[in-house]
Amino acid sequence: MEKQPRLLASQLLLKNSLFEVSLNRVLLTWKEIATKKKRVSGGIHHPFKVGTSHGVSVSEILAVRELDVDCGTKDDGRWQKMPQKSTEAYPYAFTVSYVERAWQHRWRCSDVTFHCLEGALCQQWVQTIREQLTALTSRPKHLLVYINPYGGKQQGERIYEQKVAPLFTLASISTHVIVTEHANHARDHLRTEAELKKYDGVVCVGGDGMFSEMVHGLVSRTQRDNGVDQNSPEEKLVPCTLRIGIIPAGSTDCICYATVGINDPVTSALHIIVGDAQPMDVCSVHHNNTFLRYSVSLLGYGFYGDMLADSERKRWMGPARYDFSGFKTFLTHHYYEGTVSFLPATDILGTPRDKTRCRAGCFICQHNGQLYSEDAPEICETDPDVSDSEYKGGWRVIRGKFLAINAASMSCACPRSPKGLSPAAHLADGTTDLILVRKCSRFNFLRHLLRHTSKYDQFDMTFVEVHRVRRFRFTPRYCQSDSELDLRENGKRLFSQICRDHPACSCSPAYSSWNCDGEILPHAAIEVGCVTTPYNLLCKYTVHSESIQTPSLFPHFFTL
Ligand SMILES: Nc1ncnc2c1ncn2[C@@H]1O[C@H](COP(=O)(O)OP(=O)(O)OP(=O)(O)O)[C@@H](O)[C@H]1O
Ligand SMILES: CCCCCCCCCCCCC/C=C/[C@@H](O)[C@H](CO)NC(C)=O
Ligand SMILES: [Ca+2]
Repeated sequence: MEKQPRLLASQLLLKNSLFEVSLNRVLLTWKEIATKKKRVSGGIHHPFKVGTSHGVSVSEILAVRELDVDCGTKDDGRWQKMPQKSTEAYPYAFTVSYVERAWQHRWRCSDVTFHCLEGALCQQWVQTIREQLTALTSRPKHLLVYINPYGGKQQGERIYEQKVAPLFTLASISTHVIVTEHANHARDHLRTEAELKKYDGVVCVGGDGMFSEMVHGLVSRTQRDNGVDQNSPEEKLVPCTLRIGIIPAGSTDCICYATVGINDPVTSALHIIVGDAQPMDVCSVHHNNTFLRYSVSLLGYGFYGDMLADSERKRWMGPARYDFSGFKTFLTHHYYEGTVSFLPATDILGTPRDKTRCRAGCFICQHNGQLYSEDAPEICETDPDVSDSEYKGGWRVIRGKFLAINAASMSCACPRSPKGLSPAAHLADGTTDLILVRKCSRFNFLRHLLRHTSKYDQFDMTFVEVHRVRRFRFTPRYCQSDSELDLRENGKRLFSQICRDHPACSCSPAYSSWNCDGEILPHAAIEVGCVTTPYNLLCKYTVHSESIQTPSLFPHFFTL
């Protein structure tokens, strides 16, 4: 790495030991040069000892503040007592708060306090570090925060007040906080009212549903402002300049978990403060040239659609509703007939069976994302109602009976499935992994589901196939005309009709519902296009590092 010129270097006291403290544009380091001689009984002096060296990347310093040595400083509501010896010999001090990497992708805020002989030197350190922080232009200064008080275990407000707000205050971030009063409050506020120019980012405190509200509010507003017709499946989305941060307080927290590596509010707050960014894929879902929704994590028909439909009626159970409804749905073992047609992503690096995982600065995302923006594939019209599996104009068409059709635009890792539905899926490669689980025995389906939680490959089963695709369509076998498509009504009607037509059938209804990032879609026949957009999350998936901090191996930013 290029050697950076030193901005400051001094001998300062830290916990009664003398340290060589040095600052350049990239790193703040401190190395013990000697422990203070300590008198022990018998008058023997300990020898001088050279200690270990510590370092923190300037980009991960959260704040610096001078200490009032006489009375300490008020830090996070706690008063810190100055050590007696330091107060006498080194009467001036400053504290640096920085990101410390803890276990399993968790980040924590740590403090280190240096004591100086002179007040001027102390001020010089504080001022120089502050100047370095001010130069970090990617950090947000003003944030618009939406809290869903009813997501997950209904702890959103408490999580924000107790764990997040103090960190934003420490990092001098000003916030405008809105506690939502009803579903779609945040989406509609963002789409129509919010004065977005005043903010560097928007933050949601909640689960995947809240994140989806933010995406819909921001993306829709950006398309409207730029004259993009959302109803046209072929239109490219115009990127939005604001980033979205998530403080996890939901039931699944899949988007947070799959991007940050953990669903921990403090970790997410720290990623937001340091200005981390991660582009992500956004799929647009249409029905008959009418825009339905965007999806960034899971589009699931069959098992995950049925599970969600059942769980919505059990919201009072909190996150446990998914386990209850998941088990119930597993027992019903419904399969659905239909035709899936998809445009395989043939020109890309990587496959859904790779052992590598998408991380911040992912090479495959950079490579494939660039391919996508330079050379968008042709959309070929085909008649999907053809044989069981064939290619037509670049599209592949598969007709069958499916227990589940899942499109994972990211791994969909979450605490219930730590490796996710498609562990090798990429966050920002312009593709989605289409997983087809054909009709099989209950036992085999259970084996498949359980593999989401173990090290075994959930795709290595004869009834499961996975394709990395740019676009796909699904048409249920018993497709009705649009005007008739009131799913619930028709579902009931068709259910009885199919049972009459096929007396020996296992009573599977004709339609499932699509689970679109945790929301139910009103149509079963859909068309999906995956685009990579720089809709940045204020977070990134980092690799666990050593306890002694070194500059990150990964760039903090990458744009498409
Ligand atoms: N004030 C509110 N009252 C009722 N519903 C709300 C309110 N604010 C937001 N919502 C809705 O609550 C739904 C669930 O929110 P959220 O995603 O935060 O939690 P969750 O469903 O428990 O978690 P997950 O999506 O991670 O499973 C969302 O669809 C959102 O639109
Ligand atoms: C035999 C018992 C099976 C239990 C199944 C438990 C549920 C596992 C959940 C994994 C879901 C991962 C995909 C995430 C989807 C999110 O978009 C969505 C909204 O938060 N969550 C769900 C549960 O649909
Ligand atoms: Ca993807």
